[in-house]
Amino acid sequence: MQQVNSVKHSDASQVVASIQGLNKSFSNKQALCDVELQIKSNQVLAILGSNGAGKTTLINTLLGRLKIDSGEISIFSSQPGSLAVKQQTGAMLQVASLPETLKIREHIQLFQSYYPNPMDYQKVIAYAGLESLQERFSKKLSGGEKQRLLFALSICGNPKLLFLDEPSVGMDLSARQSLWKAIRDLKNQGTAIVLTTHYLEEADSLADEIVLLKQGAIIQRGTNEQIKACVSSTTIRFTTPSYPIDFNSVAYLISHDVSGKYTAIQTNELNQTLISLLTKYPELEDLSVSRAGLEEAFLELNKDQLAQSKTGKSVINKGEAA
Ligand SMILES: Nc1ncnc2c1ncn2[C@@H]1O[C@H](COP(=O)(O)OP(=O)(O)OP(=O)(O)O)[C@@H](O)[C@H]1O
Repeated sequence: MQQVNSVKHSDASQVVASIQGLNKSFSNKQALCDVELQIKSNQVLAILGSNGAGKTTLINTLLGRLKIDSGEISIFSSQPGSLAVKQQTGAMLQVASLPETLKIREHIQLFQSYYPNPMDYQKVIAYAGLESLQERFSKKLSGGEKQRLLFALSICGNPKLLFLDEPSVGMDLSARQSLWKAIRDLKNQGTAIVLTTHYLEEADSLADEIVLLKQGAIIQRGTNEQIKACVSSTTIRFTTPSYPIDFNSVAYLISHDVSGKYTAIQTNELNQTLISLLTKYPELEDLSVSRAGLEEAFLELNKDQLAQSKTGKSVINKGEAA
């Protein structure tokens, strides 16, 4: 099993939600399998996984929208779905319908009225980048603009816990960057944020902790750097002079790929490979070295889990990250 060190949380962070032994099935399909998790203030927790991994199901159980089969969920020391939790929680979900006869301003004011301590109207508008669209009816919004409105509605209540289920889908680059800035700001003010996304650069940029779900089970957790470090390979790229490289003579080579004069080799012993390569071929040009990114780690960890599950060995890391 690949182990990841404990995630170090800032002193200011506190546990706002605790999930233990959570199981949820639909008919014969186990959507969540023994999930153990803590959600903390001043943190962005990114939940990653392929389609059908269980991300939305997990969020729906935490919102009290789905009944769980077994396990325990405590949010602000209360049950999911209770009034005390709802008043402190915001959610931007994948499936959401809005009354089309309301303007953006009216939607926001209506949502503000649901909460005892709503966020200032201008602040909501600014966070969501809706300054120029306040008098627009929601039926006239583009896909990306609708996403911005849904984000605005999710923060109307000044949430201490905010669920964002694939929030940047359909947003252009500028809207996405504004959303990221808003998420960072809210986190710095103490909000606990749970984010699901298929954009790994989004998780890489925002998350303090990443949890990787596969077939409803947590297969890995840690900081971005810890997750990336699970994949030990490094890629060395270079261009070659006219003579061919004898790859058998390169130490600790995992694989190589040659395309014309461009060569990429993978190693898990960077120094040894570089020494053996440059000793024999000192004339190599355009040499560059790159570590595995979150995308490579995501693919590798998903593959690992599949391979090991075929041998009957579990790679599920139940150790708490905090
Ligand atoms: N209401 C439901 N009835 C039956 N099966 C369901 C239901 N909701 C989810 N599932 C199944 O549970 C599994 C987890 O689904 P879930 O929507 O949580 O995945 P996800 O990780 O959010 O996927 P995606 O990235 O595609 O949004 C899937 O196999 C899905 O088909």
